[in-house]
Amino acid sequence: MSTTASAPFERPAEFHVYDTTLRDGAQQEGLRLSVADKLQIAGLLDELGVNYIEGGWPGANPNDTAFFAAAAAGEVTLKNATLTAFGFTRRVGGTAADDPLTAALRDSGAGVACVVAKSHDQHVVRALRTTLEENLAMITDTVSHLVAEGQRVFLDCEHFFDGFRDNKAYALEVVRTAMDAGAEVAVLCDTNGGMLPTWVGEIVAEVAQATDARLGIHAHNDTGCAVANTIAAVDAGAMHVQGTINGYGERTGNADLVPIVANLELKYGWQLLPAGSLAEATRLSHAIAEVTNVPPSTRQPYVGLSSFAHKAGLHASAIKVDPNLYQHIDPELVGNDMRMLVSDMAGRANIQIKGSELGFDLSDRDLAAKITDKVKEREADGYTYEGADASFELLLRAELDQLPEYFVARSWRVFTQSGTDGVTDTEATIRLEAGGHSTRVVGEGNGPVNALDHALREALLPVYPVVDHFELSDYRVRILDQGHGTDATTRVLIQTTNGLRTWTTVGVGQNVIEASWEALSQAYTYGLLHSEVEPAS
Ligand SMILES: CC(=O)SCCNC(=O)CCNC(=O)[C@H](O)C(C)(C)COP(=O)(O)OP(=O)(O)OC[C@H]1O[C@@H](n2cnc3c(N)ncnc32)[C@H](O)[C@@H]1OP(=O)(O)O
Ligand SMILES: CC(=O)C(=O)O
Repeated sequence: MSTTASAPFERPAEFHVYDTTLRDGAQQEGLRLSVADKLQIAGLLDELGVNYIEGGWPGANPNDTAFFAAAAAGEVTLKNATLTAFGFTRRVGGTAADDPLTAALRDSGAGVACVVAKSHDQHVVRALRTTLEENLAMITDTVSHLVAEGQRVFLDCEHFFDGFRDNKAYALEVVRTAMDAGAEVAVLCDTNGGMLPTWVGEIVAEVAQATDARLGIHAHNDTGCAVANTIAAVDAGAMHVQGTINGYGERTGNADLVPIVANLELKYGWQLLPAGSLAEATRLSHAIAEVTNVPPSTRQPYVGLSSFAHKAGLHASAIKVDPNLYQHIDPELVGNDMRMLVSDMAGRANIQIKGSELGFDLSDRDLAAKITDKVKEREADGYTYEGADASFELLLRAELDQLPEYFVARSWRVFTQSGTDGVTDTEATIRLEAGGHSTRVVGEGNGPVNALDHALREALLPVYPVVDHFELSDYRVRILDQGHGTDATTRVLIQTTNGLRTWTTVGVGQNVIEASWEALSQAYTYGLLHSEVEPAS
């Protein structure tokens, strides 16, 4: 673990954490944010404590224009952040004062305008189809107009790194022109995301030497180096970092802002967010993922579900001595948790730690070894416990002779019939004993698992009314021995919720309904166990 401060130099007196989730993040394929989504995310970003929130591009589309109007009308209150509006330099041959998109920036109500300008000579000539001089005039005119109108301005230098390699003098001229016109920061953009950290470091250092500009960095992740490139730029003198939550963005995304900030706070020892905010990062990153409706990657640095999950037996045995032996930071610093996984890669230590998390004393080496062997044996048969904690607890309790018997299923049968009207009906019949009574219940459903679920619920309700709150929230089937066709072994994972707790159980069988029944009956058993219901005798 290396949470100690080891910055190569002091934190710059002024440092900006600039979030562009609502603008560049929204350029991600498949991501669509309504005005209400944007307002909600802006509130969450402000809670994280970033300094600037780029809200979008006013005037470019009705949604972004409406977002700035709503923000100006007080529909979101920012305590920490300054709202920033994004736009480009005035059109070729026009004037900033008469340019409708410059007007939209100016009238957006945002305290800061972030203006994107071409800084690669080839883009000026080929994409903008104008002269290098006119591009500089567009920068001067736009920046000075907005500054004169009372707005602070940052300049995003588009394609800066590629431009610097192609025509260094011109790229530097763009930076100087922006500064002379009154821009506060020249943000060097790796627009195509093709840079590597050493290249970024060298170029940022050269720009810092050649100009007196305050520099920022905006990196895309096409080489998988966006966060590293950002840190390299900071090491070379950048005092402004741009990124998005969860790395959303065009193509492969932008630099993920949380690891950038966490690295600078926890590795360099720089305070960037308000005290205590970093410990909210996991919650806020997941809350934003809820709004974007993009499932968060479990392997995201710092905030992922798996960021501090330990599967290998060797890791667990050392973690038993000290968790920090296999963790680079204390997960609590970013609001995350250590998790112990149980699988065929487990050793005794995984089982002991997991058991103790569940409240069981497995310090007896032989007992822990016996349960470890059982887990490995079951995993070899196709079960998986790392994603089915509830089934692991039931296995553990069975081995410890601590599994209450809530019901005994004597038999079940499923019958599916397709009618001439094209409607398929499914009926499940279950015979079971619970609370000293034998019952036979028929359930109907739109498929075999649904019918079995209805039948089991009906059979248990008179004895255990609490099952009325159980609801199947997810059902996943996986073929284990691919190539076997329809006689392959299948694994079924069922997720159940009672509104307060969610649990996952696993079943395995050559018959998918048999596997489903196993997972389903375990789901009810686990739910009853944790509803603190006594088994009816
Ligand atoms: C690197 C980045 O991610 S920057 C952010 C990119 N984001 C977006 O493009 C999303 C929002 N964009 C839009 O809604 C539209 O593109 C608009 C409203 C900005 C412009 O739309 P249109 O007027 O229809 O133009 P279109 O998108 O086809 O082309 C862009 C025009 O801007 C010009 N342009 C490009 N960059 C700049 C710049 N920095 N300054 C001024 N003009 C520019 C182009 O040369 C082109 O000019 P043309 O109309 O004479 O051909
Ligand atoms: C400005 C911007 O988004 C880019 O250059 O990538």
